[in-house]
Amino acid sequence: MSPPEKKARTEKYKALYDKDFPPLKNKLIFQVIKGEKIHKVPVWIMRQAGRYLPEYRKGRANNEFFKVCQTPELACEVTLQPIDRYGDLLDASIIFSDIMVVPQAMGLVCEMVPGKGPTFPEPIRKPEDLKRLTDKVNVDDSLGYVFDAITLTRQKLDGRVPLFGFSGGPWTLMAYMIEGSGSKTYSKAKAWLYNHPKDSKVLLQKITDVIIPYLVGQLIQLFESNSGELSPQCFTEFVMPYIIQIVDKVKEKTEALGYNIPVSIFARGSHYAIEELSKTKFDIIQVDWTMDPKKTRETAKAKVLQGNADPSLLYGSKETIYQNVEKMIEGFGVKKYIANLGHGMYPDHDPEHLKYYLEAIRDVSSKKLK
Ligand SMILES: O=C(O)CCc1c2[nH]c(c1CC(=O)O)Cc1[nH]c(c(CC(=O)O)c1CCC(=O)O)Cc1[nH]c(c(CC(=O)O)c1CCC(=O)O)Cc1[nH]c(c(CC(=O)O)c1CCC(=O)O)C2
Repeated sequence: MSPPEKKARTEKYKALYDKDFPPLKNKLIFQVIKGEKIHKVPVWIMRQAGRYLPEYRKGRANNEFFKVCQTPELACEVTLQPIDRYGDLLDASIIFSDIMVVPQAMGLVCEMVPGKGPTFPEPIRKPEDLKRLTDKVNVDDSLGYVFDAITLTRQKLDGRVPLFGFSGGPWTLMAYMIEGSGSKTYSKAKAWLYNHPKDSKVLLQKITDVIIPYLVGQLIQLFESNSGELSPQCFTEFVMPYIIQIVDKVKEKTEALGYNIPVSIFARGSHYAIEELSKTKFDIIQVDWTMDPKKTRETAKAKVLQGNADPSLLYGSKETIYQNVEKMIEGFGVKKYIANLGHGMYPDHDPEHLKYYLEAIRDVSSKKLK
């Protein structure tokens, strides 16, 4: 975006920033975190906006993926699609964006290649390549379009549900920046942890320093999607110190402004870390579908847990979905629990089957809460 375009954007959204946000009508997630009485378990879904929705595919046909992310009107329109479609079956929205916007802000080119996903034509390969990263990222300048999209979406939501902001975690972003795309083994990125531990920490800190001022929203989720690739020792050394910095600083910053923003962590695949994570300031722990709800609840008794059905459950019939939701809610319990899937929606999911899942959560949990 050229400087005149940036200035025009800022002018265009100034009035929106100055206007009060509509009061929230659905506070279920906040009530769960405070331990207040609820009438049903709240639910939202990772990747609830996206390719499985025909309305998204129609709009996306004319617009490149990152153009949608970078154009607040388009990002807002797509974010609202599942909220408009499923109405009060959903209890939160999540801003339409991607974790790759942070590496882009740090000066790396990342393109969405059809059939391949996010791709970095010139990834970081050697420690000397760290010099190619922007020295001090001005987050307002480089990621202001996400802030504009969040502001516009909060106005357009009109308080129907709260809005999640999100970021990839430092290790997950480092892994993509080194691999240049998704990978089966993440061996190039993991080789860095063993061969260049000091440089790895320099990179992880640089990413952390961008994430902290970037994370805004009424709720926040940090995705350490690649953490399950790591040994428990590497998780303790290369993930924990950075995600703790993020949650502590985001809390400190927002509390100073008079807000209490719940922060959720998704350390996908890191079963061994649940107990350690339950001792941090994260308010919510997202759980993937390979973890048993009852055992996870026993490990993290006091924490709000979120999750966790296998996304493939949505290929099942209405009855199968209902029966699995019954078991999931039995395991987690109806208190300190936010329903979600164990990972995001798949492009070939039938939107009608997501509706069965959301209805089952409403029906099963509201009966138990009566
Ligand atoms: O619903 C919303 O409003 C936000 C949806 C969202 C998108 N990306 C992410 C989110 C947040 C969420 O999950 O709710 C976050 C995200 N992007 C990537 C990852 C890492 C990963 O998948 O390993 C994450 C964290 C969450 C997670 O673990 O899933 C990286 C990524 N981004 C895209 C792809 C390709 C793909 O086909 O999905 C990948 C994976 C790369 C790899 O490892 O191979 C592109 C992408 N991001 C979003 C969409 C929309 C959608 O899901 O349909 C897409 C597809 C782009 C398209 O239209 O072609 C949105």
